[in-house]
Amino acid sequence: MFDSIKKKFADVSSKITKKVSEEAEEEGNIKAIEESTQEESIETEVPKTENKLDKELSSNIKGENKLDKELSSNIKEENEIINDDEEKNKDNKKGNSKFLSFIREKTISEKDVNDILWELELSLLESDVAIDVANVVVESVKEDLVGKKIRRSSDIEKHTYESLKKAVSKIISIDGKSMTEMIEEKKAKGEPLVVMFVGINGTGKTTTIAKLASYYMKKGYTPVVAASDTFRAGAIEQLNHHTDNLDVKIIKHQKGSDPAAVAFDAVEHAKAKRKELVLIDTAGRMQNNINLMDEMKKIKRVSKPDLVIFVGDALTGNDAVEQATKFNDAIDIDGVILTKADADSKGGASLSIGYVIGEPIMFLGMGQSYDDLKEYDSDWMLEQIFS
Ligand SMILES: Nc1nc2c(ncn2[C@@H]2O[C@H](COP(=O)(O)OP(=O)(O)OP(=O)(O)O)[C@@H](O)[C@H]2O)c(=O)[nH]1
Repeated sequence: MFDSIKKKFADVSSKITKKVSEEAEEEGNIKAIEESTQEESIETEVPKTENKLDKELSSNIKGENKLDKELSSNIKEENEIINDDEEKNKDNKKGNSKFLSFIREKTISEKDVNDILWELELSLLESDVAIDVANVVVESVKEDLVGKKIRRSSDIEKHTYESLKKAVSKIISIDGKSMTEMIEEKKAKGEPLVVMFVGINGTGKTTTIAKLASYYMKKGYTPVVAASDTFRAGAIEQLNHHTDNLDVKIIKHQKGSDPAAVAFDAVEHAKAKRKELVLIDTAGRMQNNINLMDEMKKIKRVSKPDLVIFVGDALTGNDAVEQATKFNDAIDIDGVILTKADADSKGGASLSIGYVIGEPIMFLGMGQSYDDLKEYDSDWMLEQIFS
């Protein structure tokens, strides 16, 4: 997950570091000449701790990838310069201040970062990051970096990485209650939490419902499943296969019957038997099929779900974001579950979907077995991208 975005962020940090270092060298030389003509002796200290950090960074980076190697060699060179600086530091007392001054003076300018951030924006789009999201990332990093005063290359890399992390964190941290909290709140009122799942065919809705039933049974709750996909041949049997495996109650009618009636019966069953969770499967439908969208509105009206969750396939990237937007316009989504995140090396949909529709990702599907479900955690996502 996020392999390609992770690589791009590392790439940007290294390119900005290189570019700003080069500019710093030029600008610094000029500054140093000015200073040395004004002042005969300038006291400058190279903090030893920073030198040590640079060395640590250099050794961490070593051997990762080609770009990282480039960065590593930049940093190595810089260390050599800094060691050299310690010698020059002694010289300063004799009046030679040329090198150290410019390192202190570099302010990152738009010119330093514009081209590189433009490249970043394009490569984020290639990784299926939504255009608005790519824009926000780039603008936020630019705002953070431009005007920042830096002293050495390792600082540039650190600042760039922190800016990227801050921008991504802003995008993926959409507030929302966890489903578990909601179950508890409803339980306190003696009612089940009713959750309706929507999305197009084949995204993994049925499997996700089975995973959620298993997840909450392990937490001690009793779910009931509504087979409200009465439209697709084999859908009821498919869901029934999972509920048999998990020993979960399923409410089902004949194929072709009213899906809203099935959902209603499941809610009534849960209330009567004091079950804590109702999971309503619905027929997969294209977001532009008006009749089927209307049918879905009817299921919502009749079963009055506490949560409507859009299930999208992470592998479809921008399509998943587009579908979520359409479903949200039609019936107001409260949250998202992205399936097949385990197989998604781009990560664009996971990064974008919550921000675009303004609702949180609640779970990620991480494989085909019942246990392959991960409750969404933005810190965990950040770690996947920036570790
Ligand atoms: N790798 C991986 N595969 C998944 C995941 N979730 C579901 N799948 C697979 O995706 C396929 C489709 O899943 P279903 O649950 O049948 O899809 P559906 O959305 O119910 O399909 P419809 O009933 O046509 O709407 C199955 O082969 C699942 O095993 C996941 O998180 N990771």
